[in-house]
Amino acid sequence: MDSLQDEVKAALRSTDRLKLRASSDRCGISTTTKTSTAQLRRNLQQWLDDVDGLVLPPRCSAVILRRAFTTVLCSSVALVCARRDYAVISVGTLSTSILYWRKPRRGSVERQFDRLWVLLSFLYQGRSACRELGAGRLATYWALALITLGCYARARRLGAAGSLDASARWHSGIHLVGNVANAILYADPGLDAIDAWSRFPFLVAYWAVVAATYVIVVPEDAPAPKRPKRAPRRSPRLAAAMAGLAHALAPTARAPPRGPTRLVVRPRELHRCDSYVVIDKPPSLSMDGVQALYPEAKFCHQLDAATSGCLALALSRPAARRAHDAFRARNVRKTYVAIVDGVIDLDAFPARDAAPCLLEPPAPVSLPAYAFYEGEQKRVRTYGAATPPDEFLLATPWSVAKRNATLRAPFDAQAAEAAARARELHEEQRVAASLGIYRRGAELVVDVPLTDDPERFVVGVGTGKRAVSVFRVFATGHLHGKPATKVEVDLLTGRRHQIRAHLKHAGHPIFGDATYGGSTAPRLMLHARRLDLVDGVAADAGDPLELDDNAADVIRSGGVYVEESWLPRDLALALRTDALALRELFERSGVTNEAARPKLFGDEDRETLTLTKRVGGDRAARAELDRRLDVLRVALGEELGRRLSADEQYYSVHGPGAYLGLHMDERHEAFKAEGFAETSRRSVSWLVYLNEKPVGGELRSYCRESAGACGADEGNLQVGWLGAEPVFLDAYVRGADDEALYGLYIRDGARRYVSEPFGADSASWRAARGDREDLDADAFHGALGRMVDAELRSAYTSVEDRDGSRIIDVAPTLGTLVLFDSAASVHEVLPTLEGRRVAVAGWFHEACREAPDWY
Ligand SMILES: O=C(O)CCC(=O)C(=O)O
Ligand SMILES: [Fe+2]
Repeated sequence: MDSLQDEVKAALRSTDRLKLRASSDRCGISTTTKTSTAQLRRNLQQWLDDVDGLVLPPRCSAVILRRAFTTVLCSSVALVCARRDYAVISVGTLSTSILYWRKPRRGSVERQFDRLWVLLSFLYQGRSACRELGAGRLATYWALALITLGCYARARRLGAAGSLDASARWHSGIHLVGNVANAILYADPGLDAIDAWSRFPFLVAYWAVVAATYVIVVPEDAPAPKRPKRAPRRSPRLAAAMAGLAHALAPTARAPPRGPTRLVVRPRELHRCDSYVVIDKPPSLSMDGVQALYPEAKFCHQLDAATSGCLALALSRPAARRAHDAFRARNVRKTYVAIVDGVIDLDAFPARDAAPCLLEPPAPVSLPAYAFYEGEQKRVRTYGAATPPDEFLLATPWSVAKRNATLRAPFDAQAAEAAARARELHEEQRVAASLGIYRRGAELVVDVPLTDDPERFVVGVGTGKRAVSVFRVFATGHLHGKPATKVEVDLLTGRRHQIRAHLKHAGHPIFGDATYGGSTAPRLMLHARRLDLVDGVAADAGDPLELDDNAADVIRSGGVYVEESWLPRDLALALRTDALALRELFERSGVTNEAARPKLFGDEDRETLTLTKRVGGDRAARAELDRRLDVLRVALGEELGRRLSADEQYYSVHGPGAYLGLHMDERHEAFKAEGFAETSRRSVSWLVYLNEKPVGGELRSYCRESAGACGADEGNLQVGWLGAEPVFLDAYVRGADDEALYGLYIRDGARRYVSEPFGADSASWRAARGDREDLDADAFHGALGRMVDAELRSAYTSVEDRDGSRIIDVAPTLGTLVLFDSAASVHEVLPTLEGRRVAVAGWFHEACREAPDWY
């Protein structure tokens, strides 16, 4: 079967421009329609030169480094054990390997040098082995040495054939087997150079480090644990050293192939027959990687390295031809799923039939004030009239109310807002129409040509090739705390990057798609779910992309759960009207629950009104809100395993410029001033926003990815992080005289304490906090950090530390619900820019930890 190199060579021999272009595509060389034939040839020749000489591509560096590491250890141990000759050989061999890697051109001086060194050291070792080893050991040594040579020969052959991943695997075999052979030589008890006293530690140390290399450095190809309880046991120094070495080794002459490639992954086969195999390509397996795994197969089509899912390979030339013909004739059906930024609002796009007339905007339709008045009457009738104003409203027809300016003012305002929104929507639709984006039933059609440039594909109306994608909204929710939509995609044409570019064009780039401005995600959230090829070949790769729309999961892991339109519009508006009507009862309010820091009340502070049964106003609307909150509280409590009660609720109004500084909603009782200790504490913070128009005033939260459940553990509150592990403060560690001491711990299956127990009066705690009796947040957390065991201290950060956190901003739009853990989330409210920012918010409480019996 032809390798990719043979295909490139054939393309170079021919004068067919299309062939040259196709080969360039397959080699991952970016081209444009303007790239000349000569340039195509030059690029391909360059590729061939590089690949011909390239034995170890940089993407294989991780695996080889792991193996090469044994060589480094081997030489250090030899040095420690006074075998300087072997130490020199080991170091020399490693640098040879590195040279070989960096200057892989055939016939280069470096290569000759490599060969010479390896040959000489091999002869030296062989000679030593013959002199120093007994018969049995000598035979084993030579057997392993020959296997090492075999690995080398095989790595070379595979490298030359273009199977670079496989070549790298065999190369790592050189290090592995070669070092075992060396171990047999070094560990011979008959060696004079090793004193009797050093022999034993030498052996133990050697095997310990070799074993540790394979245990500590978790193999990259090992299946990742579902939810790692803690970060892999990789010493940070080791990781840093390896990363540094990998960086130093990366070839400088040629950019590494796009996207990381892992060795090993043998993809799931979804379909196999005599003519085709359809695989479920994992994300990050490049086309090169697939080719190495299926050297005889021909690609029927391409997937970007970062895209996962159905990829069809033809097992014979006629089958490949049939598939290509079918693709060209658009007889192939490809369905993708993707998760995109933001919530796709189909109404923001014009219906296809309506599109042409949108060029000249007709007058937008909006509701008159009386419609809102009647809507309000209907609402009161539904919820029941609880107050005199409600009864008055029911008894007063619009024909009377419209004559009273004060009465009709709020309804006029609503009508004006609705008209503004209608105009805005119309404008959005008009813009979308000119961008070639239409709604067709429940589908969004993007019919915009794509022009390619060397870096990325840009849409260009009137230029490029026609490209049509059809998107269906599957689900809306959140991903990493950000609003997200899951879409299903049908491709009517198959241009490169079509889905990614079209979604970006529609204003909803794909999560994880840095090239097209998508939000960060661990992978590109694009998956080729289904493929209906020719000859009845069909495959379904399932759907691995999930929105994280489970509120309990988001709260538990320290995120911010956001649900737009949680509250129906009319109820949200009723609450807004209620809050504004109760304005005289509001009071200035800055950050609460801070024991020592002075509250900074000023003109720019927000105003709040604590809602109790005694507060008048629109009780019916608030009762309806409570009913919905109760349903939420019970469901959340069950999923979180917390017994939640509804204890606090308030309205807040922020005028222009008002903001709320950075704070936590709940802190450990050890930090609270006298009198703050209660029987219950804030557990889940909830907010519902009541702003129809944009007002600024985003809620900004600083979140960390948490490996375990955060916030609290067995009633002990979280006070910090050790990497991704929440750290809890236990205030009831039993001292020798039954006194309650403090202790910091992480949850590692069982509790693992990461500090010595310390008492309020212990010398260590006094030393950590200095002379101060009342500590502010920074001093308290600083002192706590100093109590963490010395070797872990550098990895500790306070729960209130924002470094390394992810920022999540939530716009306070009408009806949006926000939930987060009160003890784990650091947040602030940005200044309101215009109008009034109105919210109703509160906390679900849970009981504080009770003192133990012995206390
Ligand atoms: O109004 C908001 O968005 C947040 C309010 C808040 O953080 C609080 O009251 O603790
Ligand atoms: Fe807060």
